[in-house]
Amino acid sequence: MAQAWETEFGAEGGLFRSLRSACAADWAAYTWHPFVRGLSDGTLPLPAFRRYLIQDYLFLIHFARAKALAVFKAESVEAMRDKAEAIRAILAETTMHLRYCEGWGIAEAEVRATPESAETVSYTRYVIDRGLAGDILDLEVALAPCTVGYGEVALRILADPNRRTEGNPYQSWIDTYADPGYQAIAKAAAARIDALGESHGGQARFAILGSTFAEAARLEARFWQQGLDAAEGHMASYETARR
Ligand SMILES: Cc1ncc(C[n+]2csc(CCO)c2C)c(N)n1
Repeated sequence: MAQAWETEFGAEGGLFRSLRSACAADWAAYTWHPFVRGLSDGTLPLPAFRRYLIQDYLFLIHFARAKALAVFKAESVEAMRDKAEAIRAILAETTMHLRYCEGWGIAEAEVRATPESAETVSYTRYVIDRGLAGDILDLEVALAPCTVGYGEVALRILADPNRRTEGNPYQSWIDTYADPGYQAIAKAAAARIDALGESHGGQARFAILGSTFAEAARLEARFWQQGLDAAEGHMASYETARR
């Protein structure tokens, strides 16, 4: 039987599912990364999560810029409005993110003073570059691993037999993405890819779109990995525990 997350996003035969299955190994390495498993069972070292949270603030800012580019690349005034609304929501999220960081003992000044890591720069600028060089489909395909991937990550955690709910320090993070409101956003992003695939020659462009999608998935995996790398002192025991 198919797992819940396999049938939840995009339509069968649609472009989103084709892109995902064309890079199945990279996709699984991203959506079931050791960082994600650590969130699920609550064993992720705190320094790993803190590092991730700080860089995620910087990520969100550039994600908003990528959505601004999507306003520019949109092909209808309705689509422009939708993207503009997404920018507003993401900018509101940056403020909430700073409060969330404070809850984890990271002062706003520290978040703001932290430079972007190589992982953050490479992922965000890659997405923006795909959008600058191409059309709205190239950009949406580069953005999809972010938006849809986090929806899938949450569903994988919910289905995880090793999941810890009682006293899991990361429950609030999990709740954010398991929330029906967020799941609807992730589904809509996959549906947009399917629709653009139909209207913009997705099959004929599959070689390039597939490489964009796979690259973004790999960059997402490296984004998690930077968290684990920051917790190296804790990692020897963490890795042993994972085996
Ligand atoms: C590295 C990284 N990748 C994806 C997300 C998820 N995300 C980023 S912006 C946004 C709003 C949806 O359009 C969502 C869900 C994240 N936070 N950090």
